[in-house]
Amino acid sequence: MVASPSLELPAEATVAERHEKAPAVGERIPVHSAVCFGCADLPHGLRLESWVTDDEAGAAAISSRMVLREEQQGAPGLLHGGLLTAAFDEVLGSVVALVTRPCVTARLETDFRAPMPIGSTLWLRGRVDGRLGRKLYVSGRAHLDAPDGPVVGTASALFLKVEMDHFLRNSRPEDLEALGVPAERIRAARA
Ligand SMILES: CCCCCCCCCCCCCC(=O)SCCNC(=O)CCNC(=O)[C@H](O)C(C)(C)COP(=O)(O)OP(=O)(O)OC[C@H]1O[C@@H](n2cnc3c(N)ncnc32)[C@H](O)[C@@H]1OP(=O)(O)O
Repeated sequence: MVASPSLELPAEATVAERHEKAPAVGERIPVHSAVCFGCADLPHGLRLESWVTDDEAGAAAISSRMVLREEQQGAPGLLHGGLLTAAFDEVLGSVVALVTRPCVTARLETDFRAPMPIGSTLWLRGRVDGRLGRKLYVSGRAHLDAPDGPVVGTASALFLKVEMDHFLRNSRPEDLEALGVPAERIRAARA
């Protein structure tokens, strides 16, 4: 098995502030795509809602909310663990996007600290702990039923800044064209 490099914040990493054009503290973070499993208002989606929050050190930070629904069970009456990881992917991806775009998840670790009953609400937080070149080191926490409720999960992740070509080469051409990307541009990226 290939060992993954560490998620530990390197000493040379710098504070990652919000981009000047990013939403301000208190503002809602817009849905980033109408088909996103994490943030769009889809029947089968997580339907996370997120807001920009303040951070003592001036780093990019957000708060998010997710109501746990019947169809999200793993063990009876409890949230499927993979959905907490998916929720962290969305929250941490959204906080990274306040700093720079586009980025993709390279590595994401979740610690499951307590069961999450269906019908409760998760309050999640995400913060960009530092940046070093293309690498953005982020962390998150999930609280049960209140923004300062018991911690039920924590996460650490590494996101990498990529070029638009990443999507031009890898997304389905029909989805890119539906977004208005010209077919020649897609062909050129794949040549
Ligand atoms: C026009 C089109 C519209 C598009 C709309 C946009 C919407 C956007 C919506 C976006 C929502 C999207 C959100 C989602 O849903 S993202 C969905 C899930 N993520 C992915 O699909 C990403 C898949 N992976 C890749 O594409 C590549 O592996 C990436 C791009 C991540 C790296 O491949 P690349 O060739 O670029 O990089 P590199 O291999 O030279 O490595 C560079 C450095 O990084 C370090 N490293 C790498 N991997 C790991 C790891 N696992 N752990 C720790 N470290 C790792 C590596 O050691 C090296 O370090 P160093 O040696 O430099 O120190």
